[in-house]
Amino acid sequence: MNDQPEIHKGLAGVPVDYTAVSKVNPETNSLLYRGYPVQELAEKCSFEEVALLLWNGDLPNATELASFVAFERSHRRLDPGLRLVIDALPVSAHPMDVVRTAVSIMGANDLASGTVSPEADLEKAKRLFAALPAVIAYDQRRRRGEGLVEPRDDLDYSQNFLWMTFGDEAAPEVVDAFRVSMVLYAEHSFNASTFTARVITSTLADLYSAVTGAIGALKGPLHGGANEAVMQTFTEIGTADRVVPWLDDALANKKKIMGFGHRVYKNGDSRVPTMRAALERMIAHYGREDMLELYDTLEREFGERKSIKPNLDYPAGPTYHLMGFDTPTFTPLFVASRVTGWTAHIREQAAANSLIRPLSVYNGHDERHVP
Ligand SMILES: CC(=O)SCCNC(=O)CCNC(=O)[C@H](O)C(C)(C)COP(=O)(O)OP(=O)(O)OC[C@H]1O[C@@H](n2cnc3c(N)ncnc32)[C@H](O)[C@@H]1OP(=O)(O)O
Ligand SMILES: O=C([O-])CC(=O)C(=O)O
Repeated sequence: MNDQPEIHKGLAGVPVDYTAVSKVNPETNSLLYRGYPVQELAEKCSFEEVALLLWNGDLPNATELASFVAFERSHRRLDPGLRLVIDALPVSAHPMDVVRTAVSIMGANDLASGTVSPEADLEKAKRLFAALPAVIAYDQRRRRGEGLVEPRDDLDYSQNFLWMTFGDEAAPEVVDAFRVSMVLYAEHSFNASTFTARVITSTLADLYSAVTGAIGALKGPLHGGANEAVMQTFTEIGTADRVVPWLDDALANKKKIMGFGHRVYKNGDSRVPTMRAALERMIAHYGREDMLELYDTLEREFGERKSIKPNLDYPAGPTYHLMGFDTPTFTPLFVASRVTGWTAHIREQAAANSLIRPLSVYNGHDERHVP
């Protein structure tokens, strides 16, 4: 058995390709998008600028940005045919199933779906970027028995997303915290959903197929689904004084504490301080200091027991809750952001493609024969 190749379960620690889209550095707890620290982008850039940076490799100039902003504003409206499809889906379906289906439908309806070229893929990426907020906002509204809110061309991406979801203009602090979350969620190298998108792209399948698959990978609670799971944990615990018995019980039952731990960062997630600061601003805005107490107590008590630090989903979950999003909508919000990173990787994979097809080591039956 000594001549067996070494298996790296979950591809842990295995570099599989180059990327120029982002650099995750666990040693320095840093994250660069195309060379720019994510904290600087979150402080100084709109989400629209960050999307262009991820796709094009450089920050846009004023003309490029204005042109993309105009494009995004003119492609925001929920397509009536797509609305009918969404309405036909049961509200028992998870919102991630709805957004996954919506992307699949958009692909089926796009006459250029099968055209794979850098230009065609960029166009599709921009269309998805512009169209997804209306899908996500409408899906939350229909579940609440509320009607569609038409987009407004005088609002930026984040303002309009909140407008279409809640039907009123969000306070500037809320818009800013939402923008920060979009920037921080946008890209993170070869995470499971991005890798899924790259695997699908490597077969020369179209961009919509790759994004649809990526949404499926993001849904799971070990990845994007953790932002919802964090809120379920908070709801289950209730108040800070109940953290210790809840945690003792969870750990005794070998439960994973959602929103903690990371495959790459072992000493804290580079994005957490920026997202936590945004959460703190929301806590002050909504007067919910009780939530910060619960947040800090769980982080401290779990840290004392296991030395495992929060990941981005930990502050993002309660932030979205305070803004008024229903918990099952949290991971679709991650989709709206990560579609930028996925599509940047899809274009990178397509530009220097090699079919992704690793090896396995067979450990089943020896050869046998049908009697
Ligand atoms: C945006 C994102 O996708 S960030 C990730 C979001 N996911 C979550 O928050 C889900 C909870 N976290 C986890 O499940 C894990 O930390 C992962 C999947 C993110 C990373 O996992 P891996 O790198 O594979 O580490 P692995 O799961 O092997 O954990 C190593 C050890 O730490 C423990 N551990 C890691 N995370 C946690 C956690 N959140 N709660 C309890 N224990 C944990 C494991 O049980 C394991 O312990 P053991 O060695 O005694 O068996
Ligand atoms: O990098 C990962 O494995 C998960 C993650 O944090 C992300 O996708 O943002």
